[in-house]
Amino acid sequence: MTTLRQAQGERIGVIGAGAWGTALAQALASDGSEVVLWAREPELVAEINATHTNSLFLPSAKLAGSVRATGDIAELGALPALLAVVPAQFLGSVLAGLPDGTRDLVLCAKGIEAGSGRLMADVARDAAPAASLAVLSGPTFAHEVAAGLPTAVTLACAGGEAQWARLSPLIARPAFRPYYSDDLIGAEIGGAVKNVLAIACGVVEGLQLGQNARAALIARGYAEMLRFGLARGARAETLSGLCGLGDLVLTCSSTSSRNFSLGKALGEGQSAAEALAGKTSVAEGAATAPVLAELARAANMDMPIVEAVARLLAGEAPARAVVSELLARPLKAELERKA
Ligand SMILES: NC(=O)c1ccc[n+]([C@@H]2O[C@H](COP(=O)([O-])OP(=O)(O)OC[C@H]3O[C@@H](n4cnc5c(N)ncnc54)[C@H](O)[C@@H]3O)[C@@H](O)[C@H]2O)c1
Ligand SMILES: O=P(O)(O)OC[C@H](O)CO
Repeated sequence: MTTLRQAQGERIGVIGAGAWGTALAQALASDGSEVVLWAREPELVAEINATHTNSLFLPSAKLAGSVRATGDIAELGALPALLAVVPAQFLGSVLAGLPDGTRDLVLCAKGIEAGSGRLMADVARDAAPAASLAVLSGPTFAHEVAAGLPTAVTLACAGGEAQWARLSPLIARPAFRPYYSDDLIGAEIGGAVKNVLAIACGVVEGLQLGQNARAALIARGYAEMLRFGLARGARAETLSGLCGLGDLVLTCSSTSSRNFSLGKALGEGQSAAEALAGKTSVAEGAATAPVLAELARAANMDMPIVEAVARLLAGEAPARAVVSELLARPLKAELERKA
């Protein structure tokens, strides 16, 4: 039955039925394409197939009938292209359940693996060695994408233009517009670092420090993203694009961002444990901040905003004290000094 359906039209699968996986499945299905969506939660598989809703992770969305959910990840093994949309900390364990194969694997999580410090492409290279990797990232609130509102993303293809030629027709839709890149590292670092900076901007909101402070944080946060990215081999133009600055501006401006909302709660005096208690949704910056701060320290790199977020999340100091420490740092030149 499954084989027959796939032979008839299913060419793309989505791994992970959180808010983003569900929204991407809906965007892909918006032209009638058949999409297979793997959900970890059996009750969600049943709900999506019966009522075309996802009350757990994206209650606002009504899904097309051509989105079919499955709880068996092996079913996706025969598809030529898969989008991996589980949170960063689970990517390795989830991909381990996928039969290995020569397919396009598009990485959509925004984070760095705790413990190993690996970017998602490094995790995927180990877990799915035969796959051709790509990274999809950009300013993309899931509920807007699911509602069909216009959205643009970076689609960075390790396989260059040949892979883009395979993937772009599968992914592009009238309201969902990918832009080509071959800079996977830049696309990954933009998304991972902006989540940490969004927490910082939320703190500014929670402490009611004003719009000037928020704009300063975005600009100085971007300088940290650039510093880290360039040291890792990312291109500056990638980081100034959709997946870097574009996403940073989005997530630093709205309580629709879970990372921004987490920071706001911290600024209002909650601990990280209190702010995250009982949440089924993920704020990736909470897991990425400590490992990013550690990577920066190990490289002797100055990332004071990231460091401040990591300290705050660890409960090392209250929000107002962390901000005071940031402001008390020695004055310095705005531009990086060339070596
Ligand atoms: N939501 C958005 O607007 C959005 C947009 C762009 C990118 N992203 C990124 O997409 C990724 C997924 O986020 P989301 O918003 O879809 O998640 P979500 O917060 O909506 O849902 C949490 C997800 O985690 C999964 N999960 C929980 N425990 C797990 C485990 N032990 N093993 C495997 N999976 C587990 C759940 O099944 C669910 O799919 C994140 O990296 C996020 O940064 C999200
Ligand atoms: O809700 P957030 O903070 O995970 O942000 C969602 C997306 O990454 C925005 O592009």
